[in-house]
This record gives sequence, structure tokens and C-alpha cells, in this order.
Amino acid sequence: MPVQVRQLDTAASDFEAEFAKLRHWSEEADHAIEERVAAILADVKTRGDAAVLECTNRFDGMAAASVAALELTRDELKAAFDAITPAQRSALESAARRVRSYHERQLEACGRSWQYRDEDGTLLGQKVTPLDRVGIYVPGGKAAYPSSVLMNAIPAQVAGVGEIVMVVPTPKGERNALVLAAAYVAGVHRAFTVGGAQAVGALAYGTATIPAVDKITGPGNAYVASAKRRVFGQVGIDMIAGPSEILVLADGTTPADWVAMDLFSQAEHDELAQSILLSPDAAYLAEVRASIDRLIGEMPRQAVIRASLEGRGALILTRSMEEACEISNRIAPEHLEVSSDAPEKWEQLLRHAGAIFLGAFTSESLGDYCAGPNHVLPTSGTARFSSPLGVYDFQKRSSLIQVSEAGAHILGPIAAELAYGEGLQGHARAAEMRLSKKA
Ligand SMILES: NC(=O)c1ccc[n+]([C@@H]2O[C@H](COP(=O)([O-])OP(=O)(O)OC[C@H]3O[C@@H](n4cnc5c(N)ncnc54)[C@H](O)[C@@H]3O)[C@@H](O)[C@H]2O)c1
Ligand SMILES: N[C@H](CO)Cc1c[nH]c[nH+]1
Ligand SMILES: [Zn+2]
Repeated sequence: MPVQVRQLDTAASDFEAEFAKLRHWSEEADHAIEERVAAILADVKTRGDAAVLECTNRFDGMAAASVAALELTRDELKAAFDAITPAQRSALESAARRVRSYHERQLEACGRSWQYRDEDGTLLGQKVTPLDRVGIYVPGGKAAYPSSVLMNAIPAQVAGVGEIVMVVPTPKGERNALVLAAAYVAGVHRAFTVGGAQAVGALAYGTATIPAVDKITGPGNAYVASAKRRVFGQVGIDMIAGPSEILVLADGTTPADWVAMDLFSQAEHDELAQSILLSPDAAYLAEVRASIDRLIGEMPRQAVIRASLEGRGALILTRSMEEACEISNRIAPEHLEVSSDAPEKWEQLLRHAGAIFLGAFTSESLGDYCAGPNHVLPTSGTARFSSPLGVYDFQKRSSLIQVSEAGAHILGPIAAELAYGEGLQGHARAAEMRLSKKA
């Protein structure tokens, strides 16, 4: 049966209405989920380990006797690493090396302290420090994501975080050897087989067994997203990541099968994932449609892919590549492939995207695993104002100010004038006292 992916045409009179429907992403709170998450968090806050244990046994079909029994030891992580195949070990290590090297450059480029002195000797600067302890959430309900272990733990490590605590659900007690091995490779300090809102609550409030952290990062389902939103303030969070998205801008020079498979690659994550192709070449869109219909039968996750493409996917005919870039900027996708033989030309017109993949050989899937940049990216148009997970998410900044005696004579009158204007005498007098010699 052909996949009923909708087709839009920017020259059609109903384009704006159809485009609005396509972009509409209702993350309207599901009341049942919101209520359950609120109850789980309150329970974890008051009863700690007992609540975490009950929820884990109930929601993940486990039969653990204590939260301590859910901790994975460093020896267990190493045993998993030793047990996977040499090919898996080599792939994990190569991916980890590339991700580390990319994030080390990020640290050099924007993660270091800096300072300077005014002419009067006053020192000003910014001190960058790593977070003391972070929690990384690794999803594990419907699928296992060793790549997400690397993408969360490695930037934390590069930033110099003191302790990295990983949580990952293991439904029915089935531990994924690659996830454990990735935790070993990435240098996770402690790991617990706990997931969902109870894991987020445990990391935010701390229990007798699971330590409270300063920030929680990592993607997850609606329970995890809701819990992260609710504990924000008690702890930091990275972002609320929604379903995966890919937008391909194609000038018609990439084999149609390649682009069809790239659309599948994000559609297969989730029925709610969004895959969109934009091209000014109508014949090319028809070719990709034919590839989709021919290749879908080969895909083990074809039901998910079909649901995603039919529910939220689209092929969009544009008047030009310039117009395709404009539309892409309006969508601000998580992943943006520029499938063209002149990708640099179009890249200059692109402003909003979590990650931009240039040229026919750069499949988005390479970025998901091993190119080096992070795969935890802003979704649902939030690339307009936010950035990929990075070393900077595991650091914080303190301003440094050391005013010299000469500097106090310059700054004091300015501060005092403004403080009197605000009616704050204490501020003004504290500045003015520094105008006289220290006794
Ligand atoms: N953006 C990214 O980088 C990225 C990477 C990997 C995965 N993902 C996404 O993360 C999500 C992972 O979702 P998942 O479900 O597979 O795993 P998950 O780990 O996010 O959620 C599983 C947990 O949900 C909780 N849960 C499930 N049903 C529940 C219920 N009825 N009541 C209370 N709690 C319940 C359980 O505690 C369970 O442990 C997917 O949408 C996937 O596409 C995103
Ligand atoms: N594409 C996902 C983020 O949207 C990340 C991922 C993990 N494994 C495969 N893909
Ligand atoms: Zn992916």
C-alpha cells in the first residue's frame, strides 16, 4: 500500500493554511500523565527509596528488593564491555573518541575562564566551573540508546563534572549490554536501572541511595519530559526534547533512495516524529515518493515509519531553493540536511536548526552516532532560541570583580548617583565609603 505522505505546494492558494497544520505540534499536557507524574514526584520526595522501588517494580515490571539492588557497579559495566563483540567495542570506542574530540574543541572555544584589567587596575572576568554532580537520563522504555549515553556523559566529563550519575530503565529487568558498555567507555561514575518520573524525582530530591544532583540532562518520553519540567528550579535541566525531526532541503542531485531512507531514519523513532522534504524539483519529489513506497516494505519498523510519515510528514514543492531555505527557517528543525551539490551556498541562508548536515554524503544518522557533534538537540521549533547539548550545559559561570582603590573612586560616584535614584541609601553609602582612605 502506498504511503500517504501529504504534498504541499508553496504556489498553491491554500499553502499557508496547510503549512500551519503541518507545523502544529500540540504538546498540550495530557492530564492523565501530568497527574500521575505530579503524584510520583510527590511520593519520591516524601518516601524516597520506597517510592522509587515501588514505581520501578510497577512501571518497569521489575521485582527488585531494594534501590541498592538497582545500582549497576563499575564491575558490571566493565563486564558488559568485555562481553560485547569486538566489532561493537570498536564502534563504541571510535564513536566515543570522536564525540570526545569534538567536545574538547568546544571546551577550548567557549568553555574557559577569562579576565582583563581596566587602566586603573580593576580586574573583571568570568570564572567557569564545572557542575559538581549531574544526572543523565538515558531512555530505555521502548528501545535502548547506547549512543545517548555517550552524548550525555562525554560532554559532562569533558567539562570536568565531579560525579556523573546515570539512570536508565530496564523493563522486565532486561539490561542492554551496549548501554552498560557505553557507560563504562564514557566514564559514568554511578548508574541505576531506574527510569521515568521516579528516576527524575530521585535525582532532583535525592533518596537514601540515589544522590541528589545539580542538573538533569537527556531525552525521554512524556513522563520524563513532564517530570523534568516540574523539577526545574530545584535542579537545572538541559531542555525538553520532543519527538525527533528531520527536514531535507534537496536540489535533486542526491539519489532519491538516499533521501527516502534519511526521512525513514527519523520517522522510525516514533509515530510522532516529523520528516519533511523540500525541493523546487517536482519530478524529484515524485522520485522520492516512489522510493518511499518501494523501500518501506523492507523496513522492520515500517508501522512506525508509516504512521509518522502519514501523520506528520510532508513533501513540499517550492518555487526555488531560496524559498526552501526560508521555509526551513520558519520550521527551525532539529536536524536539517542540505542535500545539494552546492551545500555551502544554501547554508549561508539557514539560521535556525539544531544541527545542519551538508552534502549528499552527510546522512543525519552519522550525526546520531559518531560524527562528533551532540545528538541531543532542540526540537519543535526551539532551535530558534536554543542549542545542542554541549560542554557549556555542564558548566556555570561566575563573574569576577576586583576593584582597585583608584577604580573605587571612578565607580563610587556613578554607583551612588544611581543608587540614590533608586532610593537605596545603603547601596549609595557603601560605594561612597570607598571614596575615603581605608583606616
Ligand atoms: N532527542 C534525542 O536525542 C533522543 C534520543 C533517544 C531517544 N529519544 C526519544 O526518547 C523517548 C524514549 O521513550 P521511551 O518510552 O522509550 O523510554 P523512557 O526511558 O523515556 O521512558 C520509560 C519510562 O516511562 C515510564 N512510564 C511508561 N509508562 C508509564 C505509565 N503508564 N505510568 C508511569 N510511568 C510510565 C516508566 O517509568 C519507564 O521506565 C522516545 O520518544 C525517543 O524517540 C530522543
Ligand atoms: N535521532 C535521535 C535524536 O533525535 C538520536 C538517536 C539515537 N539513536 C538514534 N538516533
Ligand atoms: Zn535518530
